[in-house]
Amino acid sequence: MTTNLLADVESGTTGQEDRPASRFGWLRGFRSARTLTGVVLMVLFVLMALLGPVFVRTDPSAVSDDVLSPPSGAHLLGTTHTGQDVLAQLIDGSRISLLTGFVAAALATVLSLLIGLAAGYLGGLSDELLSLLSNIFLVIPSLPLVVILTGALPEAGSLAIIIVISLTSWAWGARVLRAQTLSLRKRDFVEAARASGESTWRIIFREILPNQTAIVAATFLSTVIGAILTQASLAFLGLTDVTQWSWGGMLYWAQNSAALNYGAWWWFVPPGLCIALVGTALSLINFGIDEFINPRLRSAHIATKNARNKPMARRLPSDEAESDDTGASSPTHGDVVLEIRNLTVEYQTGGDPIRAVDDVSLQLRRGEVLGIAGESGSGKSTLAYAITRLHQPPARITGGQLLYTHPDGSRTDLLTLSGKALTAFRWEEMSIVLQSAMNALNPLLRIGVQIDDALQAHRPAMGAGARSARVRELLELVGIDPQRSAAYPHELSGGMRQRVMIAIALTLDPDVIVMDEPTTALDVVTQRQILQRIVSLKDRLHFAVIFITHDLSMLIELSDRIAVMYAGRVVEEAPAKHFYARPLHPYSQGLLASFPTLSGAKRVLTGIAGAPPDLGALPSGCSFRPRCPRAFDRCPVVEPPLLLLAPTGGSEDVAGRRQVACLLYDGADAGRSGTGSTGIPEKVQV
Ligand SMILES: Nc1ncnc2c1ncn2[C@@H]1O[C@H](COP(=O)(O)OP(=O)(O)OP(=O)(O)O)[C@@H](O)[C@H]1O
Repeated sequence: MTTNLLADVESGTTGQEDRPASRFGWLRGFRSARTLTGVVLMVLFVLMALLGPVFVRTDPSAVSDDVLSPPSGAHLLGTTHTGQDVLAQLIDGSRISLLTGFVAAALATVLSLLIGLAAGYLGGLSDELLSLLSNIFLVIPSLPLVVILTGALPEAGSLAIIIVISLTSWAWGARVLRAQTLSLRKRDFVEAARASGESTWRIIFREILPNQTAIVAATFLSTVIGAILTQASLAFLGLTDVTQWSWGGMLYWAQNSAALNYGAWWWFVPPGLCIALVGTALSLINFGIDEFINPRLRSAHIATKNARNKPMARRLPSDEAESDDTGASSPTHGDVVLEIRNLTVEYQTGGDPIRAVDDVSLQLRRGEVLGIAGESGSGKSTLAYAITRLHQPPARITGGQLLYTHPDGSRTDLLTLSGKALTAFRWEEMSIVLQSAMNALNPLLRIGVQIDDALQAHRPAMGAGARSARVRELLELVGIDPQRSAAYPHELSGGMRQRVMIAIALTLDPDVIVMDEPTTALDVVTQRQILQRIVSLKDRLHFAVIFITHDLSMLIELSDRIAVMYAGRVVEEAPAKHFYARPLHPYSQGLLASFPTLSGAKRVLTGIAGAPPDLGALPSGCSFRPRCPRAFDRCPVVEPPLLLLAPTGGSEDVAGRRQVACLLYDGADAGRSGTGSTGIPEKVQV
């Protein structure tokens, strides 16, 4: 059964989403009759080893004239050929057998953990070297190796045997833990912990390891079985000190004294049965763990049932109540806080690099929401990750600048930051809300603890009391009863989980929050609540938001300005209301006609013909041209630049400017003042 679990782990099918709901949730597997049987058996064996000598005071090595006598009142399990008491030997032998099994398994598990976690999380050369080491140990046949090693140490005591067994049995566990770590390290909650500045070892031991407790327990128990069997085999072969009683040692003496020939079954059956029963007990316990953490084996969703029985969260306070604030606006409100200048991001995947973000320039002002829309694959997430510098290879920023303006007016190019400076910048000045809250929250940590983690990482001097007060304040800010800080993510609704993510993003009062599809997984009603919450928090706390979604109608409700991306490029940028009133780019028009509005008059939904282009083989000229209903002869030839149209009403306010990358607007009027009141060249009728 452990093999089931371990094989599933290696193939990545244990279903992270179905993991036990809390760090020790897998202990609930112990409710099954099978597992309980295993636990009771194991407890009996441990009691036998610990307390047996108190009740059976006979010396296991004392000889007597009562040889080879079957079980009787005087000798409950009979005697050996020298009149020694079999029960006394069995009890005494249980100590060495169990001690060897558990200590060797503990040492092997520690080795597996260190090597598996380090290889899986650190990756690169460390992974290659550590994986090579475990593969070498895996292919060495362990029993012959143990036989050789113990043969080379004829005087070796139990400690040497334990060390030899642990050294030969860590590799399989390390391999399993490495595979699981590899999958966990890409999970959003680990990314989020990394982004919030937690150290590598803290991430390994606090975020990754607790998610593997069930696997560690399963690895440990199966190693105990293996170690007990190995010790018994070595003793049976006479490779250990046979004057020290163990179950294997009893079998050695029974075999050498021809107990089978004399029909003295009471001599060899009890130790054999004990080994088999301990193996069975540990296997039953392992099965319980396996059954609980493997969704395919789990019959009853105990955790789900419990979660359903939990009291509901209190209703959210109304957003009107929230917006009742000082209303004071920051003195720098409206100034550019982040300027993305000619940013280019490429994926280096072997052949020609794929340019997922191509020469993008955008400005974000303090206190505004800049919406970024586009179909799947248009480069929105790549842009979000690049802005927050959370992009991972094969993504690489190959050009541009990310200019952040501090409140004192000084500017920093974020692309020049690295190491601690980057970690300090992220979350302090700019945070991110990721797509799926269930993935971005560690399922095994209470939500209060997860908010506290960011505080601990960035405010090491802050006392526990102050941190706890801040956690409560943040939960209240996002409309969650602070009493729920002890809840686990699975005990909250999808909307509440996403609000927890927003609370985490707000922990350090950043100036900018990047939100990458934060409402995609939610139903429309919850989406609306989250959007209202974001707007009210923004008005209250004056942060700026880059909000990324493919849902243009949502952006129009939420954003001050909208940028539309197609094939990695910005093809239109405009104030939201102007954009809604009159989208210029044919792609924007199609996109707008693809979604129903969240409110307002119904529109006919037409969509966009065709599919987004392959970024590795873009068409010549305008990349939207093959899908464009208004393409004309210049479109395949000329790549349209992003044209700056004159601001609305001739105003010089850049917040009111419009830009579009379409040859339809490539007239002499573009970029000049004197256009119509919409800011669109008058000759253009859209
Ligand atoms: N890991 C990767 N390796 C290679 N190319 C990638 C990788 N991730 C993304 N890309 C390329 O970058 C393009 C943009 O991807 P990105 O995820 O940024 O788009 P998106 O607009 O956010 O889409 P979605 O809404 O589906 O998340 C993809 O079409 C793909 O060609």
